[in-house]
Amino acid sequence: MTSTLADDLVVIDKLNFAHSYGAHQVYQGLSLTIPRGKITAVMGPSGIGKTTLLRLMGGQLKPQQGEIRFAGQNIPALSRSALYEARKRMSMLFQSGALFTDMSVYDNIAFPIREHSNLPEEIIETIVLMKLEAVGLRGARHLMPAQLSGGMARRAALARAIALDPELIMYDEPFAGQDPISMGVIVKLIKSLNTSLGLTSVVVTHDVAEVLTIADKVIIIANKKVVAEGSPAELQASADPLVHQFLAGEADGPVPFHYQAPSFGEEILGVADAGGAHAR
Ligand SMILES: Nc1ncnc2c1ncn2[C@@H]1O[C@H](COP(=O)(O)OP(=O)(O)OP(=O)(O)O)[C@@H](O)[C@H]1O
Repeated sequence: MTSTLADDLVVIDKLNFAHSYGAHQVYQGLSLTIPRGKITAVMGPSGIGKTTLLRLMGGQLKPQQGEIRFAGQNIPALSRSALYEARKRMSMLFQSGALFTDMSVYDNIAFPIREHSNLPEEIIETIVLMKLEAVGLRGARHLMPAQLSGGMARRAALARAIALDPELIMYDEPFAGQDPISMGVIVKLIKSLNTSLGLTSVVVTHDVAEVLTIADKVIIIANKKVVAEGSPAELQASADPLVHQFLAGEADGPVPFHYQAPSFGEEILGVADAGGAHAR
């Protein structure tokens, strides 16, 4: 089914991006859509530009060409004040998105609400407790970040990320460094928050098996653009060897394990044609 504008919260069209003039081109003609109210997983080899994509969507980076429409507004073309307003409707949870170490869990969640509103403290308290309840940490509100386990810290950061009721939440490697139980908890939380808060979620991850259990849509990026997209079932049924390599987590395939090099025999023995093909 082709999606219409109304179904999609984010529409990226023919995007070209390099970090600076003359630098390596990260994207060339990237087009994709993020369906509203759903969970979209973005996968691809390391260094392909997944974090960069989230920064482009958040307006922290500007493409050289192309559009990034968020709820109909072209993010790269917005004025500073319009971008500030648009950003309040999005939230990003980066792996490094640490909590403020000198504030309690409660104050960490209250911080963005105090920054962006004039709400009285009683209302802020209700909101903070609701957000902490949603991630199962209401009882941990008086703790300092140093007293939390890694998994609890990730959940507290998640509570802070939803403090302002965003429409879009972008997760960068949310499962990285988590033990299997915490990972399972975070997978469930992403799903339950998406449903209960009516969020649109984008999850950048290498943890294929985990994300496939909750993703409505999967986008695979390689070679500077989208190379495959569809539901987990559609991609699992795909005959494309590249899709298969990603989903099966195979080290070698259309994306080679070895960086391009002369054959091993040639290099070790100094023999010009010792090993046949290059690049493997
Ligand atoms: N600030 C920057 N300036 C210049 N180049 C950068 C900058 N940030 C990232 N890059 C480069 O842009 C490319 C994309 O990086 P990015 O971090 O978005 O990839 P990624 O797909 O998220 O990687 P990983 O899966 O390993 O986290 C890489 O080649 C990286 O070296």
